[in-house]
Amino acid sequence: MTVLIIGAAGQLGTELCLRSKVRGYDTVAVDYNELDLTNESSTQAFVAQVKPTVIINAAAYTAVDRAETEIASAFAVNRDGPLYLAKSCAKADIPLLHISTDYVFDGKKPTPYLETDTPNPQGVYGQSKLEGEIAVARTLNKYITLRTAWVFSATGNNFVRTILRLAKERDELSVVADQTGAPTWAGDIAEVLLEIVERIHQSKTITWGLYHYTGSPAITWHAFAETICQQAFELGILRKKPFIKPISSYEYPTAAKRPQNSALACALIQEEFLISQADWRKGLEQVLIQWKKNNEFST
Ligand SMILES: NC(=O)C1=CN([C@@H]2O[C@H](COP(=O)(O)OP(=O)(O)OC[C@H]3O[C@@H](n4cnc5c(N)ncnc54)[C@H](OP(=O)(O)O)[C@@H]3O)[C@@H](O)[C@H]2O)C=CC1
Ligand SMILES: Cc1cn([C@H]2C[C@H](O)[C@@H](COP(=O)(O)OP(=O)(O)O[C@H]3O[C@@H](C)C(=O)[C@@H](O)[C@H]3O)O2)c(=O)[nH]c1=O
Ligand SMILES: [Mg+2]
Repeated sequence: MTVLIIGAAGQLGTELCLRSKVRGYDTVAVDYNELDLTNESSTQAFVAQVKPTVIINAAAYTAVDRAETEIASAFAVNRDGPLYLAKSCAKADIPLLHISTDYVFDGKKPTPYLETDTPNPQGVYGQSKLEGEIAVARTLNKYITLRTAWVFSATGNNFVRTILRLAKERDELSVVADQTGAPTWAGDIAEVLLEIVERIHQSKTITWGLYHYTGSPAITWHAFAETICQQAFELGILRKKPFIKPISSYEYPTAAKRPQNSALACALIQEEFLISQADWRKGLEQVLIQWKKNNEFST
């Protein structure tokens, strides 16, 4: 069983490598330095050389606002890269586990989005990720595309890290309270993907296709910031909690428009794989404890 992890140095990639090795799989982990996904011939050659049992694509262009101007880069990594991987998988007759985002939706639906709901991305990042989903689905039969959202982990840049940095610097923060979604710990996504890998390993029947998976419960970015500061305060990472002012998206202009409600319904993955949503507050606590241990954010 050889698991090939692409984008291994990212938030999800890091958690995947750790857990794949713990589970005893032969794990080949590469990031940008070893393999540029946007190069078709080197991607095809690399897959042919490694001969993996399954590929997990955790690589992506994830800078949502920068994507509005770096359009070609976003599409190269988020659309073309997955296409090249899907072609390689088709040739080798192996499955691809791919990751997508809640930002494929416009956010106008008042209730959680189903896999069958029509996407309508509001920005370049969401559009490029949607086109990546489509490329994979068109090229390959044996694929899982897992849409997730609001990912955080102890490594890399994410909302949790940004809020803690700001909370250290200021007494007052302003955070949008009119965008709802579901934070998801990268460790939980990695577990979900490796559950699917285990099924592949055991040659169990798999219903391939598109699935939603996020942490629970859904909240606003404002409420997420409140929880981050509260937990960090309780763990002694913050000496005092800042005042977090709830604002509207209008008061926080960004290059890319974000969806208003991007909560994802996760019943299908529960039905097909018996996978339940994890409480992201537990994942958050693990991340904060790790940062405390490493003396990050200490002043
Ligand atoms: N972050 C989030 O909030 C969310 C993420 N997702 C999706 O989840 C997946 C994982 O995201 P996350 O772990 O946060 O992403 P990160 O940005 O943390 O990691 C992505 C990794 O991909 C690498 N990469 C970029 N371009 C290439 C390339 N051309 N070839 C090879 N590797 C490349 C990056 O390298 P480098 O840093 O050097 O560019 C980075 O190590 C992605 O598909 C993302 O779209 C979905 C919902 C929310
Ligand atoms: C830092 C900050 C952000 N915000 C707002 C801006 C934005 O609307 C929202 C989230 O901010 P960020 O830019 O950190 O998050 P963003 O980059 O939009 O996060 C997204 O990343 C991509 C990769 C995904 O796939 C999505 O699921 C989602 O996680 O919070 C504030 O209102 N105040 C603040 O101080
Ligand atoms: Mg971001």
